Amino acid sequence: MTKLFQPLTIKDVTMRNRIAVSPMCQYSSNDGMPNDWHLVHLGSRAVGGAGLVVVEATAVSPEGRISPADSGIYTDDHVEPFAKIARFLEGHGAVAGIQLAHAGRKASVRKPWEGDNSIDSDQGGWDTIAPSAIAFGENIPKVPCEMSVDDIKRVQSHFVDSAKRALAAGFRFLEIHFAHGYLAHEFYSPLSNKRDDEYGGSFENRIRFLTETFAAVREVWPAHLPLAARLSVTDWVEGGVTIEESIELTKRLKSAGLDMLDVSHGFVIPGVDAVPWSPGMMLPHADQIGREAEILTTTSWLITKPQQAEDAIASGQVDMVMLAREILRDPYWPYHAAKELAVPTASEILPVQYARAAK
Ligand SMILES: CCCCN1C=C(C(N)=O)CCC1
Repeated sequence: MTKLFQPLTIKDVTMRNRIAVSPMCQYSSNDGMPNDWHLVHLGSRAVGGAGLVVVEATAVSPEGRISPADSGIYTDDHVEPFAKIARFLEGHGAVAGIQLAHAGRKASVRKPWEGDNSIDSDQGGWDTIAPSAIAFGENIPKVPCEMSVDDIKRVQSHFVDSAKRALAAGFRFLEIHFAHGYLAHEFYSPLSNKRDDEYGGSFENRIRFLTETFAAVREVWPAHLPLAARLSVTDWVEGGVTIEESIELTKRLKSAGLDMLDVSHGFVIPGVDAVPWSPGMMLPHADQIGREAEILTTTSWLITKPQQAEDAIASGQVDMVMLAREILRDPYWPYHAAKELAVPTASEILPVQYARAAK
């Protein structure tokens, strides 16, 4: 029996299959607001058969956006526009998810296709914040302001308020962005966190922002709905976060109510040559963390082929795959995968309006 098309139930939420659309920045919002682009971009992938569609990194405050065009849910006015999207996704058989984020020292940059570099304050940019006043470097030379404990508490309250808005908008899967060199990862990694207070130095201190933020969001996100976290489980370099630390952190988060770990990697400093780019490169990490922390896992990273995805699920390496660029290329990947894997109900994946198109 094909495992990729078996439903997955997390708490009270059942996804029709093990295929998720990874949260992927679109840099197409105005003041954080979703629009027709997001409805079509995300809606078409629900129509294409994904079990879970996760809205891109959505900032918990304006200064938490990567670019001025990033998605955001930092006012109550954002709720209804997102509710329209969540309704469409849910109405077409996908679970609606959203990722909450703060970009930290990697904020205030141009869209990738406009340079991906820091925007000065007199060009529409803003002052950035981070655990330490250390710039990311290369195309992001802007030196962030070191956060005070009051700043930390304020940003954590923004995550809580944004989680409440995501709930109000009808999302049923919530992911907190702890990866890719953004704010939480900047606290976690010794490469970016040089603090000497209770938020820096030891492992206990470096994970404090993450565990406090997670606990505060868990408190307002209903216990019957899945709460996930995307974590860079390794920085790939000496002196960065390690898989061993990440297993311990995952155990702590699980004790605090984490339902699924979205395993990712890197991006806290530029110029890391040691990344072992290869198909399914994070599956072994996900397998190890899932088994040692006894937690559901998912991952992205060069998962492109149906049999590859099927093997990842069937072998127990992950419980769900998060497709990224591959499902940008093909919104109907789930349908095409079902055909390739000879799933008997493949033709039912397409919506009724397309029934005559099913082969
Ligand atoms: C290819 C993903 C790794 C780097 N990036 C991560 C992003 C993210 N939102 O996590 C957006 C920019 C690219």
